[in-house]
Amino acid sequence: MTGAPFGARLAAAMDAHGPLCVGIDPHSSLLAEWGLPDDATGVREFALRVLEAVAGRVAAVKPQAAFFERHGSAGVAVLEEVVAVGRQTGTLVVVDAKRGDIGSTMGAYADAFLRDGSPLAGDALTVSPYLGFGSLDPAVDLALATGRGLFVLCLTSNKEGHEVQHARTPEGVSVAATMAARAAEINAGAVPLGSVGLVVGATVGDAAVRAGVDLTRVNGPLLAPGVGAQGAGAAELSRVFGAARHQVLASSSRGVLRAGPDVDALRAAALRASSEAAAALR
Ligand SMILES: O=c1ccn([C@@H]2O[C@H](COP(=O)(O)O)[C@@H](O)[C@H]2O)c(=O)[nH]1
Repeated sequence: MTGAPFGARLAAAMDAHGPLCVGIDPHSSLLAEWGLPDDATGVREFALRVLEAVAGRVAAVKPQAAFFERHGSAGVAVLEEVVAVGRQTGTLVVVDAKRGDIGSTMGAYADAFLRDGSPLAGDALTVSPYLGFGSLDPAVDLALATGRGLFVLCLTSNKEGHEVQHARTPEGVSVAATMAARAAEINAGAVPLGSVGLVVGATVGDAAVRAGVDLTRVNGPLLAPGVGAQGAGAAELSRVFGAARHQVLASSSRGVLRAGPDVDALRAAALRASSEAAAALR
């Protein structure tokens, strides 16, 4: 058990540090720009440097599992270390692994990423509901039991997402709205925020309106990737989230990471992005 529920811990972290999550995405191109080798030792140096720059200064960090996994078991060991160091600093760690599978296998993913004592368990995990929201039940149950959180893909920041997320059920409800409604049911009554959040890209324009998703009813955090390198900024954050803006955790990876490898420069870039997000979402 990690103490208070994730939704409450995230709300407190955003009050204290602003609504920014810094993505830890050690792309091979960034490793090269930082003068680091494209192997697990380079990824370790990169990730620990980001933590040194931003831990205790932003609400959350989000290691992207893919960039660790591409280096095999040595990379996964680095991800474990990053999760541990991040959590020791008190900065919330959202593991962006986007897991999703049939329920019986989802139970194993939940064990890996959400069980107390698991080396890959941060404070929250991104999950994909596109095998049906109910397939996530083992993750929902374990997250709530251990004080962790989930971010369920709803309206993703990429241009292809609408093929699935805007599709309509026979009743005429969009898939995205169905996912949002299921998260809202779980979060009902939670104060200040529930622990089952949604991923809604800062790049999606009026997609929530078109898909009939009422973000204000989710009563959970909204992780908003797409800030920085994907082109979204303050104007997009205010436009996309409107009345739901107080629930938003804006996320930027390359937009901050390109300021490296200097720790002070990274920190300054993160603080600038955090202030801009705070002003947009005030
Ligand atoms: O809809 C989504 C869901 C997740 N992501 C992830 O966020 C970061 C974005 O990186 P940038 O460098 O800031 O573009 C990356 O890890 C994605 O996998 C997303 O972009 N969109």
